[in-house]
Amino acid sequence: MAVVGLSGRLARCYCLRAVRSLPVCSSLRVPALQLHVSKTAMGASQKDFESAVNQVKLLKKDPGNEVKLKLYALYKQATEGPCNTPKPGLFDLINKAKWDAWNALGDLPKETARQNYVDLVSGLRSSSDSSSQVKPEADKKQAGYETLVITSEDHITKIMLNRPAKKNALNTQMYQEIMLALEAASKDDSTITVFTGSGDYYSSGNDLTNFTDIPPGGVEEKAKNGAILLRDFVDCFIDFPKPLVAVVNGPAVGISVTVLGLFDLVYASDRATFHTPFSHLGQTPEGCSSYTFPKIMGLAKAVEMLIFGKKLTAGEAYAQGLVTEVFPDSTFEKEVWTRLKAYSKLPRNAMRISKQIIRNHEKEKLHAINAEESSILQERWLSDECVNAVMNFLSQKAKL
Ligand SMILES: CCCCC/C=C/C(=O)SCCNC(=O)CCNC(=O)[C@H](O)C(C)(C)COP(=O)(O)OP(=O)(O)OC[C@H]1O[C@@H](n2cnc3c(N)ncnc32)[C@H](O)[C@@H]1OP(=O)(O)O
Repeated sequence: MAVVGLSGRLARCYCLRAVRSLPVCSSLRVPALQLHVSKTAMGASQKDFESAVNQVKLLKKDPGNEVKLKLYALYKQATEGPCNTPKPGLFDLINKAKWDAWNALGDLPKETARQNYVDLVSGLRSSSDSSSQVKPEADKKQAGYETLVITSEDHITKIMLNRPAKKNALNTQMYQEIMLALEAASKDDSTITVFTGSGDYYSSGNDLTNFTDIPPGGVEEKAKNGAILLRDFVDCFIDFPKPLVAVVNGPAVGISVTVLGLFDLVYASDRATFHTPFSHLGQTPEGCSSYTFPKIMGLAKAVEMLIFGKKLTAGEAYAQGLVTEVFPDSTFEKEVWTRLKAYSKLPRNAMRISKQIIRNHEKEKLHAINAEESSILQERWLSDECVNAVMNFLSQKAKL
């Protein structure tokens, strides 16, 4: 994510922004914070905490003022320790409510505050997921997603990228909704999960406007959060337990191509293309493609895609092993869905266990590769090469 300072300040994290939007009302009570001392002396890991901070943005419903104050106070205690700022003035109601919530934590250790933050978020997530869970056999579009259309029928959960006006570019919300959708699909009663795109594109990859808003923590914090989001996003594909199918209905760019190495089937229309223009963008491979692409297509072909940005036709991608089968566009949807409906009737446990046998011995390696690719990109996003490439795109000077 090239970090370009094109716009003003944003709250440091969701809980800050949410608390800032608290209504100015003197009746706002600062809750007596009943905190359990974490069972494990160590408390949640930093990664769990950072993941929880990201997950707060996934909450589908407003948790209410009291919870938002609790989140704010625990976040500050976990990151800065006991309240260390002067008490706001009497009429500065919002900042006074925040100060009181933080101050109420006293000398609570950072590790305990971190653990309590993680516990609170996980409780909020499960209540928000259960309230928005749509029964899989409902055979209907699932509610609660803005950038995706999720349907479940014939034992197939279909996740359709739904930003056709932007060529299904993945904005931050879409990354987060895809993680939610994969988590739900892993638990529903479908046997296979399918990704496809709406409109004429499968996906044009990372939304280059994602990173034009710089938080108060500056460009470094932005890059760090982006690396955490990328790592969590790709981890979801590495760990997905059911057969995962890509129905590539049109051109695919960037991360929508690289994660295909983690799919079990890739069916492509003959109008699809596969483009990973990382060097053009001053960036580097992600989605474990630095490992999976050389393994799938050989080093030379992988280098031509990942370093030199060669765009493949569907036929070339098939010849190189990235695509399982190519279909004429005129009959693509009909042929592919007929086949998938037949596959979805196969015994679900046998398919799930077979996938485990095939994939499990490389899982740890893939997680390590994902972590490495994400940390390298964290630096690349701060580079002039990356910033200039994104500025060129945003100023409509250059397209791929
Ligand atoms: C968690 C962080 C992970 C980071 C790792 C991921 C890396 C990547 O994915 S790198 C690849 C990033 N993607 C791109 O660089 C593609 C940029 N887009 C283009 O070059 C072109 O849009 C195109 C070749 C994909 C399509 O060109 P064309 O058919 O001429 O259509 P338009 O350019 O007019 O697009 C319509 C509309 O959509 C907007 N848009 C398209 N792609 C993106 C994108 N990736 N990010 C942001 N916006 C995109 C485009 O700007 C147009 O918008 P309007 O002008 O408002 O209509």
